Amino acid sequence: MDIEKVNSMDFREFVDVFGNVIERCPLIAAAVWSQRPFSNLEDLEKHFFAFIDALPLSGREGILRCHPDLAGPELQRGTLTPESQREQSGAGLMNLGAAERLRLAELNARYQARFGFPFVLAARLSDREAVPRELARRLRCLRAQELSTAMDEVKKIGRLRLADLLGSDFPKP
Ligand SMILES: NC(=O)NC1=NC(=O)NC1=O
Repeated sequence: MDIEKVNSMDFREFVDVFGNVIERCPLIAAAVWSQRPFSNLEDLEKHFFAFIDALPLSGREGILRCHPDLAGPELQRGTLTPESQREQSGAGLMNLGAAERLRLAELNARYQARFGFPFVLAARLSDREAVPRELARRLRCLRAQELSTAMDEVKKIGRLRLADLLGSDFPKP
C-alpha cells in the first residue's frame, strides 16, 4: 500500500484499516485521519506516535488497559483481536503447559496490582521463555519508568502492525 492510497481513504475506510494499529484504540486512527495528507509512510507512523505522546497520563494508562493479558483469559476464551491472536501465537503463548500458564497468570496479577495497568510487551519480538523473564524483571521497576517502557512496547506493536498493513513499502527497505 503506498502513501497515495492512504491519503485517498475516507474516514470510514481509514479507521477500518488502521483502527487496531494500537490495540482496541480506534480513536487514535480516527484522530490521525484528520491530519492527512501524510508525506510518506514514516510520517503516518509519526502521527500515530505523536498522538500517543501528547496524551495526558490517564490517556496513556488507558491505552495500556486496552491490552489483553499475554496468555490471559481472553486467549483462553478465544476473544482476542486477530492481531493479538497472531502476535500471541507467534510468541508460542497458545500452547503453554499448565505450569507456564499459571506462572504467567500470577506474574500478570502481581504486575497489575503493583502498577494498575497490565504488562504490555511486543509479543512478536519475544517468546515463551522471554515473556515471564521480562515480566519478572520489569515488576521490580519504578512506576514512572515502567509506564515509559510499556508505552515503548505499545509503539513497537504499532510499528509492526503498520508494517503488516502497509506491506513492503514500509519501513523503508
Ligand atoms: N499485554 C500485551 O502485551 N498484549 C499484547 N502484546 C502484543 O504483542 N499483542 C498483544 O495483545
